[in-house]
Amino acid sequence: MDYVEIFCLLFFVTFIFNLIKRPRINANESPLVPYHIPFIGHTYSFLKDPENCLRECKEKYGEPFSLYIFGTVVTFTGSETSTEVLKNSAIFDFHSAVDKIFPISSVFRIFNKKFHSLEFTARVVHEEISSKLNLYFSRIQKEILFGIEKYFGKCEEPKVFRNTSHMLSRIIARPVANILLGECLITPMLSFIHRSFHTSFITLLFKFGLVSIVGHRDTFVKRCKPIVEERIHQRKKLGEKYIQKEDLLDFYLGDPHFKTDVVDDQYMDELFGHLYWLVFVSINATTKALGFALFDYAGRPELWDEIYEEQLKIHNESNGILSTEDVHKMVKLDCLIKESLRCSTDIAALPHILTDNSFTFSNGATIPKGREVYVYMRDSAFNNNFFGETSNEFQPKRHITSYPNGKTIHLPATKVDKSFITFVGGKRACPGRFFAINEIKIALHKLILRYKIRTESGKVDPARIILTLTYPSNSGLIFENRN
Ligand code: HEM
Repeated sequence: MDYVEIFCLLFFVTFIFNLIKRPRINANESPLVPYHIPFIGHTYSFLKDPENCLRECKEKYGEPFSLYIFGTVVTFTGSETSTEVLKNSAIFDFHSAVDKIFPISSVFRIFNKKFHSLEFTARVVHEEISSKLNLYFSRIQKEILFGIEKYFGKCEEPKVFRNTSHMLSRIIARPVANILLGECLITPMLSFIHRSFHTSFITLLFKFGLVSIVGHRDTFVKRCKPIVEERIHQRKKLGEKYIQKEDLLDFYLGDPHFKTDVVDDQYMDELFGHLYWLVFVSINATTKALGFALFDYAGRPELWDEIYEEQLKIHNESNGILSTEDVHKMVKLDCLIKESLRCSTDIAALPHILTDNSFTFSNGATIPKGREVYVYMRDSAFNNNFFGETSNEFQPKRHITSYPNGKTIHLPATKVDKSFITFVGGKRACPGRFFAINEIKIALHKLILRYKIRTESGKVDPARIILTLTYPSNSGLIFENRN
């Protein structure tokens, strides 16, 4: 065969393959944005600059719109249609979509062979952590102060800290470890919270593999098994007179799904799987939010005085020991955190797969069964309909509305609505958001009281963007003692 024949054959095969692979879009379906290169579709332009790619598509084709990425049609919802996906969790499956990118649930099923229920976990977080914050408050503060001392310490001279995410994740992890396992087991708990936990579970798995998680399981079993055995023994001995300890481990030991007389390896695996999943969902996102808020504060001198004065006032009124009411009074700090969450929103996230035969959006666009749907989150976060002409500006005060009669209404960071979907909303709203926001507020309150904090660059350092996800900058923050 000469070159011409080979070329013709290749051309023919490519043509047939393209015909077979060409995505078919039904009438009424959300528009598939036209593309020029077969197979590749929008993959290159999306990966090169996802923010502009999605913005231009939304402007030109409205919402929802679909792109052909990695050989699959993916639909993106914008500010108007995202809530329709988030509200319909019965037919838009989040977990199987996440599992398709990386099989996180399968990893946990290795440990949780007997009982694996995300609804149960969400209920535990809601009822045993977020609703009992009062119970844990002094321990949360103590651990945060310990972490600040350990990682930032005395800064008599200005000290530069780079790559702060690792330090922040350790500070955030201490209260979590305390609540999950109680004060005496913090050290073993922290030893299985890897130093890279703040990146993401996916990175963690890629970097260290399942072997590393099995190693953490072994540490957990070695250190916690004697305590679990002793507590179960005490429960049996004292019966109704047993006083439940104030940590999640004791809650699990008393829960009907976990009640046992035999503490074997399988039982410890079950406990490990559940607690490790909680560690994962709580530390990663909270560290990221604290990191962003710190950079947003440190890069904006115009915010410093007002926010510091609020912290000092609350500190003096509470004699340094904060209650939930004191944290509730930190309105300016709350606005800073909420604005920071808004402005650091991922470009697109929260993948879902449609499990019903088809879905029709309120504007008439339909999508078929099996379609992957991503929420174009920035379309809500920077939308003029929600935030006016200044939607691109960082303005913490936008979360307070003042009325002519002098009344003010503050929409706190824990309040979810159509314009603020960081914690999703409705039935799916993150059950840990009250804990997360309180933890971030306490950490920032203590840091701002103790140090003058500024960015090394003297500017607001831009976020790092990996695909469509945002992460706080790795650049330097300068800490200096106030007195
Ligand atoms: C700033 C910090 C946090 C952010 C931005 C965040 C965000 C989210 C989001 C977006 C979801 C919904 C996922 C879905 O679509 O179903 C979610 C679910 C959840 N979050 Fe959070 N979260 C944070 C902190 C926490 C903390 C501290 C805890 C635990 C103490 C927690 C526990 C959970 C749980 C149990 C779920 C349900 C998990 C599931 O069903 O897959 N979150 N969170």
